[in-house]
Amino acid sequence: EDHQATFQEVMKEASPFNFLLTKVTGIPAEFNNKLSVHIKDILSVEMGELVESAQFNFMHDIPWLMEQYPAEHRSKPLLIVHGEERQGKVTLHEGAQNFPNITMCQAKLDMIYGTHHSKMMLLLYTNGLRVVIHTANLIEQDWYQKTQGVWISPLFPKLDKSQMSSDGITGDSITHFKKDLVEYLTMYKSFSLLRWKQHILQHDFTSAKVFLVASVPGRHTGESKNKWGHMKVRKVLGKQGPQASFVKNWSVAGQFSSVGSLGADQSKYLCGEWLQSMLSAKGVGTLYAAKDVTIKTLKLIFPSKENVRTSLEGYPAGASIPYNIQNARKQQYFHAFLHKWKADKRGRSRASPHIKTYALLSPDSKNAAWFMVTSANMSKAAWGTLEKNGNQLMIRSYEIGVMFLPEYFVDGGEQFSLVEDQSTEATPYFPIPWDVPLEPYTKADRPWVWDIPYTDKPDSHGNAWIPG
Ligand SMILES: O=C(O)c1ccc(Nc2c(-c3ccccc3O)nc3ccccn23)cc1C(=O)O
Repeated sequence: EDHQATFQEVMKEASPFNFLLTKVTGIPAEFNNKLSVHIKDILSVEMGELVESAQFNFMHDIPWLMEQYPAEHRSKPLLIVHGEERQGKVTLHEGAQNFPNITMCQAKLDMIYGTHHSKMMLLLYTNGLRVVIHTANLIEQDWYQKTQGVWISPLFPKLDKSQMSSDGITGDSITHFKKDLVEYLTMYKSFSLLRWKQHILQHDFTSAKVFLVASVPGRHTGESKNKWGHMKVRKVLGKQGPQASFVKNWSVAGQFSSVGSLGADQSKYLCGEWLQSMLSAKGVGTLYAAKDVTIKTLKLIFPSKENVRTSLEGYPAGASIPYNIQNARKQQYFHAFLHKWKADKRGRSRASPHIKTYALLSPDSKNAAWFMVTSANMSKAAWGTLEKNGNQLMIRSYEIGVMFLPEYFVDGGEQFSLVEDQSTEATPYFPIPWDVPLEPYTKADRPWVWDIPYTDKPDSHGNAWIPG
């Protein structure tokens, strides 16, 4: 349909998962009318009358961001939560100096090479509070021609005083989303976030059906070891995930836009640690021995050089896919698991992916036992790495995402259907961004690497790629 769907229509259609993609300039209108939003839609007065907001991100173009708020909201208090230091911090503050309503919060980055990667909006309205967890930087190019993911919470109404309790958390959901979000904010140890912690405590989060999966920098031990990163995933799946017997031969799909150094061979981190968490389930033994993992068990989706070259942006899309040749050379085994970016169903095969998503897929790829959208790429810095004989989880960056488990959306639900016309009441359709079945790299395909030149074939704008 070519009519411009109103935001209310989009949100109605998005229920109950509220998982949308950002609008893409240059694709047929129908693909921007279906489960798609622009930042101006998220910040629009249709969402509620804003009192104040907070914008957590890695990159903020403040003048551009202010333009995305409706005029009547541009004077409302805005907290910018960032990880900039030194010159980056100076530049950021310069962008904010003309806006008296802006307060800055610098997230402490105690672990070297860490980033403040979390992308989240906290929106306080006169009639409630909304949380938006997404994957796009607050810069124009991230909302122009890329595939980005957005989870928009239901409107959480204010608790009335009688429901408030002095200790503990009232108004939480069975997924403990509120408690986990409060704990995440507490880890910043920031006065300006104390205010937002209070706002959250005063609202009713019982309608939150997703699990929070977040990372905070540090060396986490004891109970805290399972609160963050891939160990949070291991805990949630082990206690509330699918039955192990049900997902015996299912595969983990990982889709991301950057890759860190994963180690000399797959059995150490990728399959020995990270995958073991993603394959966790209720009951015993879905864990595969790391050495037995094949492309059947682990399917990774990462843009190929051709994906970037033929994308709407051309090679410049690769400036947001910082996989360096030094790491690529060291982990050729990783490339055996790779699949192309393909999203014909959503009209986004040429909209370079900046979204990060993970799922557990049935052998025929027609169903998923869980789905996750997050800021976390495929890196130790983001997901954490076990140390001290597995007693400590070391994480370098702040990350945040949400996980969808079927039984929290449908009583007794065991799986989502990924094929719209094969969905049922018991197996609801989940709008994943990429096409299934996944398409493996051909022998000729290479993963996109951002710091080597490509002069053999011009991109969609007729240009070569010659990095700095
Ligand atoms: O989401 C993503 O895929 C993503 C991945 C990596 C990333 N880091 C990053 C950093 C950097 C700076 C400091 C310390 C570590 C770093 O990695 N420098 C650049 C420069 C260009 C693009 C990305 N850069 C940022 C994002 C993001 O868009 O948030």
